[in-house]
Amino acid sequence: MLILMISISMENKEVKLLGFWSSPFPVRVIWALKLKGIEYEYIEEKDLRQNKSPLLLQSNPVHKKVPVLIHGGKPICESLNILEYIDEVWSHNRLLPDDPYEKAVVRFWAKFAEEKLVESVRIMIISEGEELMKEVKQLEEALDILEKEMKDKKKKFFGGESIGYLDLVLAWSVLWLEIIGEISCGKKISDKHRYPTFNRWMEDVKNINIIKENLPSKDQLTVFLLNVRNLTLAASKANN
Ligand SMILES: N[C@@H](CCC(=O)N[C@@H](CS)C(=O)NCC(=O)O)C(=O)O
Repeated sequence: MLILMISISMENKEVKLLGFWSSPFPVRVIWALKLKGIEYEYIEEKDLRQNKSPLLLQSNPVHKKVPVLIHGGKPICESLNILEYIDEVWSHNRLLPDDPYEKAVVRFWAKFAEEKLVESVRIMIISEGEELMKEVKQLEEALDILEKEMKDKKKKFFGGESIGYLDLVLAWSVLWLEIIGEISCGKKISDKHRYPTFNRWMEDVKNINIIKENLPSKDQLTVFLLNVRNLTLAASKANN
C-alpha cells in the first residue's frame, strides 16, 4: 500500500526535459514520454556548442550534455539511463521486458548499438578519406550483425511485437543514418539488399505516429549536419 502511494506520488511530479533539436539522444526520451502519455515541459538548449544554459550545467555537471530529464527537481542523465528510469516510474506500456534474462539481452544489444553504430556515425560526420572509409566498413559490419539478430528474432519490432526500449534506442537510424551516409560518403548506408530485415524494421518504426511526428525535418537536419561537417573539417585542416 505504502509502496503504491510512493510510486503514484512519483508519477505525478513535474517532468522537464532538456534537449536540442538536432540531437538523436533527447528524441529517444521524447518518444518514450509520448508513448507513455506523460506530460512534460520541453526546454531547448539555445547554443550547445558555446553557451550552455546554467540549468544544463547544473543538472549534468559531469558530461554537460543533453538529454537531461528533471523529475520533481532531480536530474537524470544519459538517454539510455533515462529510458530505464521512465519505464520504472511509469510502469504502464512497458518498454523493457520484466524477465531478468530478457532484460539483460536487451541491454546487451543497446550497448552494442551505442558502441558500434553511434560511435561510427559520430566519427563519419567529421571525417573523410581513409578514416571515413574505415568507419563506414565498421558500421556496415555492425549492421550485418544487427540484421542477423533481427532476422533470427522474427519479431515485428526489435524488442518484440510492439515498440520497446531497443527500438527507441535504435530509431535515430531512420533519419540520422541516412543523412550522415549521404553527406559524408554520398551513399545510403543501409542498403536494402544487404539489410532487408533492418530496412523493413525502419519502415515499421517510421510508420509509428509518435516516432515520425517527433523527428526533425530532413532538410533542416541535413543543412545543420553538413554545416557541422564543413566547419569541423575546415578547422582541422587549418590546424594542420
Ligand atoms: N551518451 C549520451 C550522449 C548525449 C550527447 O552526446 N549529447 C550531445 C548532443 S548530440 C551533447 O549534448 N553535446 C554537447 C557537448 O558535447 O558538449 C546520451 O545517450 O545521452
